Amino acid sequence: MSNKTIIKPLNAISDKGLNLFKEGYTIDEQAEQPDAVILRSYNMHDMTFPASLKAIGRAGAGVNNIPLDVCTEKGIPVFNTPGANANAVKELVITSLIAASRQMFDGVAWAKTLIGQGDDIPKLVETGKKQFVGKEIQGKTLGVIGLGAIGARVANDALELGMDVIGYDPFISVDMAWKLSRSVKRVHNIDELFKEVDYISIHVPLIPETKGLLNKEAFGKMKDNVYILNFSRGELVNDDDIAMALEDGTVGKYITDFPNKKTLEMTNAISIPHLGASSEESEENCAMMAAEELMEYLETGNVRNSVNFPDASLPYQGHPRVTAFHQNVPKMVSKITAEVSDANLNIVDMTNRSYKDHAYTIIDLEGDISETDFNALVGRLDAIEGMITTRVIK
Ligand SMILES: NC(=O)c1ccc[n+]([C@@H]2O[C@H](COP(=O)([O-])OP(=O)(O)OC[C@H]3O[C@@H](n4cnc5c(N)ncnc54)[C@H](O)[C@@H]3O)[C@@H](O)[C@H]2O)c1
Ligand SMILES: O=C(O)CC[C@@H](O)C(=O)O
Repeated sequence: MSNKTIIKPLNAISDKGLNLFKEGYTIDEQAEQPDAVILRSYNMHDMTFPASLKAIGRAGAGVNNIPLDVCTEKGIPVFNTPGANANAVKELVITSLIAASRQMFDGVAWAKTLIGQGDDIPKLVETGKKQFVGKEIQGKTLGVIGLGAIGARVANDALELGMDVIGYDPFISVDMAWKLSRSVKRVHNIDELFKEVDYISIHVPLIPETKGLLNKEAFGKMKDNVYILNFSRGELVNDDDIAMALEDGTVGKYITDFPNKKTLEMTNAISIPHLGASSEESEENCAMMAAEELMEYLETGNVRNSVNFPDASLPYQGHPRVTAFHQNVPKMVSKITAEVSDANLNIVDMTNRSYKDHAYTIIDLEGDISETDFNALVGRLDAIEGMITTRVIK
């Protein structure tokens, strides 16, 4: 039997990423017992996790397609690729903002209806174009909800295009706060944004707290004829409420990257088939970043850009290594080191990092350790109350 590490792609993943898995790896779309999976929007919620699964690499930002609680319970880290597709999404948001504002989507669709009108077409265009008079975005106000990798870029570029920008993000990271232009007016109450803006672009993750964030109550606080852009997730917007708001003119246009049976039938909704991250550059960036994160974890146990494990790394210098994912409760580190010491093993280096209710410990050990001694140590560590998974890397 092959000892290769099996990577199973669950979606089409750019070759630039898959080709990074070289010696020691096999890419197998049909694998039943993969060591790791790499995916884009594949829905893992209904999937039975194979016992072999050690890590999940999401080539993208949103992780609502992955059951994070199950992964954490099983000690499986989920990696994503922060910022790797942000430019692609930002470009499509800015494109759509201008195109929708200038009635381009409707105008282009109407022009197609002139097929068959022969030489009359130029004249029909000149008389018909008055239906599609739009508005320039310069001098208008854009509200950006969520100032992360995408939202901050959208906000900064909208300023460059002559817009006023109001941003709302109660959890903005220090890094993003530095990157955000000082000309973006930040508000601490989302209602202040709702009442001031002509356009809203939403860039938050889909989590229970944000589901249906844009609903009837929110639309009631907005200016009439506001344009809403949703390149984040369909469920952030209540479909029935926005259908009514589009009917009564509170919302002028709804531009969504997440069409469904309701949005496709809404008047004044523009449905884009989830193209936000679909650029060659973004697909390559995401696939490469996810592949690198997976390889680093599988080969060294180091954790970078996980959404359910703490970031943790020790330079890998070839020492036998043990990693442990466990509950973040008092005395865990002392219990782990006591077991190592009782097994007559010597620690060369170690780190312990926590994230919410869980923690991750990496221990480098001295000398050559026999299979039997390693198995004995792992047995001891697994027996500690609160231990979830242990791995040996040598
Ligand atoms: N259309 C696409 O193809 C596409 C591509 C990439 C990402 N996305 C979606 O866009 C989302 C954002 O991506 P990103 O790369 O900017 O992520 P990010 O993590 O860099 O930014 C998300 C921001 O939302 C903020 N936030 C969280 N809860 C909030 C709340 N209740 N109110 C206001 N702000 C809140 C966070 O503080 C963070 O700054 C992803 O979660 C994903 O769902 C879609
Ligand atoms: O992989 C994709 O095509 C879309 C990814 C995007 O929705 C994301 O959340 O990063």
